[in-house]
Amino acid sequence: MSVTVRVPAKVNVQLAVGAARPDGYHDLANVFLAVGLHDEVTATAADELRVTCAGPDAGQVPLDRTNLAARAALLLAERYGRDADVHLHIAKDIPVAGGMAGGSADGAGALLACDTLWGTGASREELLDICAELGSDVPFSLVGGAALGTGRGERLTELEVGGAFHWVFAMAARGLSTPAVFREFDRLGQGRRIPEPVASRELLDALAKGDADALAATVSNDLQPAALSLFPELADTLAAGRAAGALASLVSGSGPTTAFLARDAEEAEGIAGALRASGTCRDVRMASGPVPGATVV
Ligand SMILES: C[C@](O)(CO)[C@H](O)COP(=O)(O)OP(=O)(O)OC[C@H]1O[C@@H](n2ccc(N)nc2=O)[C@H](O)[C@@H]1O
Ligand SMILES: Nc1ncnc2c1ncn2[C@@H]1O[C@H](COP(=O)(O)OP(=O)(O)OP(=O)(O)O)[C@@H](O)[C@H]1O
Repeated sequence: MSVTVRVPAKVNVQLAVGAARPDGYHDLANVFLAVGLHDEVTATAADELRVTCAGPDAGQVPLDRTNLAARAALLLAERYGRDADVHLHIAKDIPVAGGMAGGSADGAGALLACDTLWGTGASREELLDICAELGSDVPFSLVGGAALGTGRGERLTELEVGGAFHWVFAMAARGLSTPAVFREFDRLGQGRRIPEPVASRELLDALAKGDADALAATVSNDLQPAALSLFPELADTLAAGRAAGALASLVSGSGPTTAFLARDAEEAEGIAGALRASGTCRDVRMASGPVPGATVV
């Protein structure tokens, strides 16, 4: 028997980052939006834990027990006193090390797939606890839609969204390490007072109204200067998207994927074409959001 779970990528429409905490993490006001780029995780009963992966970026995905999907299966099995005897296959469409929570999606997907396959019957709260143990972005991958993440991003408040937002994503030629981007944020902020991260009221209103122009006026990412410092060529991609008429251009999370907000699907097509022609990125994809979180298919 097999269970397949589909899990979306995310874009951070606001990422406010506080000062480094004693544990090395940063407090965030992290407004997540789930968008229609998906990985699928299939769990099948097997003699022992095994991970396989297919897709254009599959070569960059670890297949050992450091894979977030394997870690999710191991944590769930440990809680329920059973073996993690499962084959996890990841059909990968979310860019790897792209700032779109690809690994987190696979962690949440594997957790829900194993829970269903094994008939564990874990509560939503238990699953969210395991997600938070796996990584700061993983709870959102389970929940999807739109949410405000506080703490290190794992404490979620779901948000109302009044309509679909249309995005274009430009994938970069190489990845960026999330810890390296946070370290660069710390380095750039040395000697400066870093304010407490707070969600923008205007931004939450724009989401609630489904108003793309208002959202474009309020999107922000405190990690963008750090991502640009480590990957200066991203400035060319951002400029190409702006020149093509994007309402807003920003780095997605810790990058290096860049995100461009369009007024509608037709304008998104135009921006995608211009970005492809600009030669400033490896690949271009369109996706709208919000979309549901991890779902058994
Ligand atoms: C940049 C974002 O993607 C925005 O959504 C997330 O904050 C990162 O989430 P993630 O990849 O799930 O990150 P984790 O696996 O929890 O942490 C990886 C590393 O990122 C840094 N990190 C992460 C989250 C956070 N609030 N503060 C941090 O400083 C830490 O160095 C940590 O060791
Ligand atoms: N299932 C997985 N898929 C991809 N990478 C994984 C997975 N499990 C572990 N990793 C490791 O995690 C690293 C970061 O990959 P990931 O695709 O999650 O980055 P990201 O999308 O930038 O994350 P985030 O947006 O949550 O910060 C990879 O370089 C890889 O070594």
